[in-house]
Amino acid sequence: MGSADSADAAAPAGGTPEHRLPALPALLALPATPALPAAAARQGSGALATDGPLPGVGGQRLGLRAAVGTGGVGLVGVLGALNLLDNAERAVLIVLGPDIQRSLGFSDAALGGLVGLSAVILTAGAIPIGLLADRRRRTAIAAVAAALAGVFALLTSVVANTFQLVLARIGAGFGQAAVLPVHNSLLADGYPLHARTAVLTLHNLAGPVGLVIAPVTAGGVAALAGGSAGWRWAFVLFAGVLLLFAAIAAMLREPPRGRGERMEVLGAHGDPAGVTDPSVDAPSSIPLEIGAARLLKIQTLRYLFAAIGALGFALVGVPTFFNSLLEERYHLDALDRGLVGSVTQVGVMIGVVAGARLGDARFRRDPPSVLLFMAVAFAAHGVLLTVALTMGPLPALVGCVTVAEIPLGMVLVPLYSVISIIVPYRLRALGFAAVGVCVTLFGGFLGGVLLGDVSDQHGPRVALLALAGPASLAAAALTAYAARFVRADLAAVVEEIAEERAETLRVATGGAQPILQVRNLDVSYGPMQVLFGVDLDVERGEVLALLGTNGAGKSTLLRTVAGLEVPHRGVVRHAGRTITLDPPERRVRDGIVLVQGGAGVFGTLTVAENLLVGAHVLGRDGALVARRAEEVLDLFPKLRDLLDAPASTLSGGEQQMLALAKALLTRPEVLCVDELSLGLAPTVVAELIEVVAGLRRDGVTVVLVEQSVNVAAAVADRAVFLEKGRIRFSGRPADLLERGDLVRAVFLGTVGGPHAAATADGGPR
Ligand SMILES: Nc1ncnc2c1ncn2[C@@H]1O[C@H](COP(=O)(O)OP(=O)(O)OP(=O)(O)O)[C@@H](O)[C@H]1O
Repeated sequence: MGSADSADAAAPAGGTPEHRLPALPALLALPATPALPAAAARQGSGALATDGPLPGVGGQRLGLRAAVGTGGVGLVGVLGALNLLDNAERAVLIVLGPDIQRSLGFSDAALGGLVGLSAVILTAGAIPIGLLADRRRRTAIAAVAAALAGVFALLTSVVANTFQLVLARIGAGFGQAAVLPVHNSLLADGYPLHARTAVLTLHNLAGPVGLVIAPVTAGGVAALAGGSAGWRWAFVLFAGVLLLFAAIAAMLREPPRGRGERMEVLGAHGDPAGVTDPSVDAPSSIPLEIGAARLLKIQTLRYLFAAIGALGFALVGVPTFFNSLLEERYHLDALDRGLVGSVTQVGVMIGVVAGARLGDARFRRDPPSVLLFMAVAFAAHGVLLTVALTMGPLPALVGCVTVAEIPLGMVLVPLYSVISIIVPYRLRALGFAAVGVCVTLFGGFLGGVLLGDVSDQHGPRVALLALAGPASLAAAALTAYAARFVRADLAAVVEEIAEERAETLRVATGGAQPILQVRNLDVSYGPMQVLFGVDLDVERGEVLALLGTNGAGKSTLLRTVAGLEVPHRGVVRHAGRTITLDPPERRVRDGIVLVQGGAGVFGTLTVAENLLVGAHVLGRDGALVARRAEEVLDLFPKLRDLLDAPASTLSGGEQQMLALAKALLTRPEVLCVDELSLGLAPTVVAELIEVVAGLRRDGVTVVLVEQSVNVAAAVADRAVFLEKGRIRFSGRPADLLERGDLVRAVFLGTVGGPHAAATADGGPR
């Protein structure tokens, strides 16, 4: 929490102490679960400790009936049915593959390609669907996706040739791609945390159940219908049931996002003061690259994704080469291979049930231990599968592979539970979609290519032996490594929710709403952390100067406010709205504009062209652009004579003016300037100070990084001093001048260096 050390944490001049995060007292005042005061106490004592009450830790396991009762049978029932049907429908292709091949006349290789295509579409579709699901009503997306899967299953039943079949399968794949991101995210929000394992178990069981019942159902229907077109009726059957459940899914109620976590952290209802947090269900517009960057900054997830990617070699490659082995060595046809697949799914089902119980107990007791449990299961899967592959007789081979699937199944529910808790709830669907991408794209694709080659040269058994053990062991090692981060990542979840609620309550009880709020901000470049728990409020109309030692993180702070860096912890708010993961262009539209030090103009473009580029956010209204251009040229009259000159020919001061002019064209609400006066002549600096004073009179909020304490004193209402990524001082610039210990640090050894201008204008040495 507070990054300023207590001696230095002066109340901001423009912002009174009550504008600061009311961390401990406010949190303690919340009517909360017994867990919360302890968490709050730890927060108050500094960084949130990681051995405290964490979401999903402690408490009692709920029986299945009680767990389902907490959120109703409807959600898990309908989503489970859809998952079952999707899996079964996909399996029909394998089970009735020979009939379909005969009917449409295509080869074994084409059938294999079709099955592989489904896996790719399932993954590729999950990302856009996940992004959509983090923004829009997920129950509607689940319903539409199921309807799509149903319609394409129906179309599959009437295809006349292979090309039409491929198109139908692509459509069905997209429909089925919603399961991973949308279903899991809905289930996570639809039930309290202590019921999550149970509902995830039910949902995860539905998949293998679908695979097990597919051969019997599809085979039975095809046999009943008879003739060469019998297989078509199997698709008709699944299409009908899918469409029925799609209609039911459309009637499901959308659960509020993050409800489970908020209930756990904030109290029984997650809404202790009857205050609704407007940001919780506000539509988010987090773009893929920012969402992905945020997810990858969560250490536990980063290693888990790597583990899943490694496992993907086994998960995607093994069934493919196992099928080749069954065909080449044991001469099984497609139907028999489908049946073997169903038998091995029984192992997965046993594993899912056992793993859910064992994993849940471990997570409640000690979260890292669940990752170690998963690591052991991954390793066991690799070893058992390797042993199984050495078996000669078919029954021994199938039996041992089935046993090897048990530990794999054991991982599923604990893995999804951990991901559902650690991924920020606003990104949950994308987080689940990423699981599929890691499995299929990295492991699946690369593994397929590499091992196809091994298989061609040495046969499928050697390929499988080369693949299964190492892939699983790598996954085990990475998962075990992830265990060391899980406590801190869970603590960050608690902290984020508690802060969100404290802020909502603060505003609801009359607290002022600063134009800009930065809370608990941590930013890293790769492994190097640059900002540490920075808290900063900027009041509307305030001019704030950020000072500090070289490399203290001033530019990084401004870049994070402008959306150019993604923090790994903490919040940025603009006028009360959380914008932490908003893209930079949206922030510009909303009035937050950054002038970057030394990078504010395009050197090859003329001054006029630079202004036009700056005006692009104003749209195509030529009259408006002309009016605004006149305004900024009135502010910087020198630029009028230079309109046709390339920006690179301008002096440093003129370039800085052009950069400011570009930014001011948009009439920003918050203007951030990195290095306002660095390297500029005193007369130019004086002009810039005048401009900033004018902006203050117009009510523009200005945050500037400044090297000169004197310039800061001349323009700023408040100075904030950063050192090594922490705020060491916040107060009147004049008071900072009194702080020789801090101010000396800035200028030590820089005389005549890059900060010569600061000293030239009389700044302290
Ligand atoms: N893109 C980047 N990749 C890696 N490290 C970076 C990057 N940008 C900045 N850093 C490092 O982060 C630290 C903080 O840099 P930042 O530019 O935010 O500091 P600053 O306070 O603005 O410093 P200065 O006054 O020297 O500009 C520095 O150690 C810097 O080397």
